[in-house]
Amino acid sequence: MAELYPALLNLKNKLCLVVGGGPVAARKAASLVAAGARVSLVSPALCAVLAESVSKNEVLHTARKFEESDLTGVFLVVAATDHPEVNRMIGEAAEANGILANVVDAPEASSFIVPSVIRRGKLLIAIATSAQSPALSRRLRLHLENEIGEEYGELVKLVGEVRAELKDAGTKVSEQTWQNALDLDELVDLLKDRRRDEAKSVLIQRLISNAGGA
Ligand SMILES: C[C@@]1(CC(=O)O)c2cc3[nH]c(cc4nc(cc5[nH]c(cc(n2)[C@H]1CCC(=O)O)[C@@](C)(CC(=O)O)[C@@H]5CCC(=O)O)C(CC(=O)O)=C4CCC(=O)O)c(CCC(=O)O)c3CC(=O)O
Ligand SMILES: NC(=O)C1=CN([C@@H]2O[C@H](COP(=O)(O)OP(=O)(O)OC[C@H]3O[C@@H](n4cnc5c(N)ncnc54)[C@H](O)[C@@H]3O)[C@@H](O)[C@H]2O)C=CC1
Repeated sequence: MAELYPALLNLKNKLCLVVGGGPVAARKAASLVAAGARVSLVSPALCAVLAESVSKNEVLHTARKFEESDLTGVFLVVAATDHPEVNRMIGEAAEANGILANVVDAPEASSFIVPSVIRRGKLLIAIATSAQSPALSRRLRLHLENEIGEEYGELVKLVGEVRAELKDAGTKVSEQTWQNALDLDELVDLLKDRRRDEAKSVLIQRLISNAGGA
């Protein structure tokens, strides 16, 4: 099988459909809501978590079985019923209509799969096993969560700020200078100690003194 192509989708205000009302549908619906999508969900029954999302108007619920017309106007669909043949049929109908589809029990019938995710502010780390072992993706996420603390979110903010300031000042920084200046251990330790100003000046100093050079 060819490699999967990693991409981060901008789902703001996009219509996304979840089919099914169990815990798996609930997990996928929650991440779609968090991404700013308009989420509709079709299922005869709802688990408690989904019932709450519906009562909060985060998810628009239609209480019946899936019908093909539910795909009209949809950007992305998650097929998460407990009927493999229904899920597969949704995947095929989506494919025929150019709609992105995640079929939760059939990676080979999906146009995308969902990774385990670690977020620290604007930093996003996605972990996947190309569908070999979701349990391993989860385990690796838990392992990496211990290594990557909240200060990494601060780090992204700080470096983004410095990058924008240098850009505004018209200062060009080479790829190699960036790599040499980004001493993760040092910057992360400073941020952990809440010495943000120091971290910022250390970084700027390195970028400017090496600007243009190695
Ligand atoms: C292909 C994929 C499609 C997709 O859903 O996008 C898929 C498919 C399937 N999952 C199954 C089972 C489980 N899934 C989980 C958990 C997660 N599954 C997620 C993603 C993916 N699951 C995609 C591949 C990602 C990759 O490449 O690794 C995560 C990462 C993200 C998320 O869902 O949000 C989330 C962890 C989030 C976190 O905590 O970090 C657990 C573990 C648990 O819940 O503890 C189990 C039980 C243990 C096990 O089986 O490993 C089954 C068998 C169903 C059955 O037996 O009936 C299938 C079907 C099949 O494999 O054929
Ligand atoms: N990708 C993943 O991460 C995982 C996938 N799975 C797979 O996901 C499937 C769903 O898991 P759960 O949420 O635990 O199942 P569940 O059995 O709790 O929920 C299934 C839901 O689908 C609804 N449903 C059934 N037929 C329908 C139809 N024709 N149209 C609309 N909705 C319909 C039911 O009313 C129910 O709400 C499992 O069968 C399993 O194979 C399981 C674990 C993880």
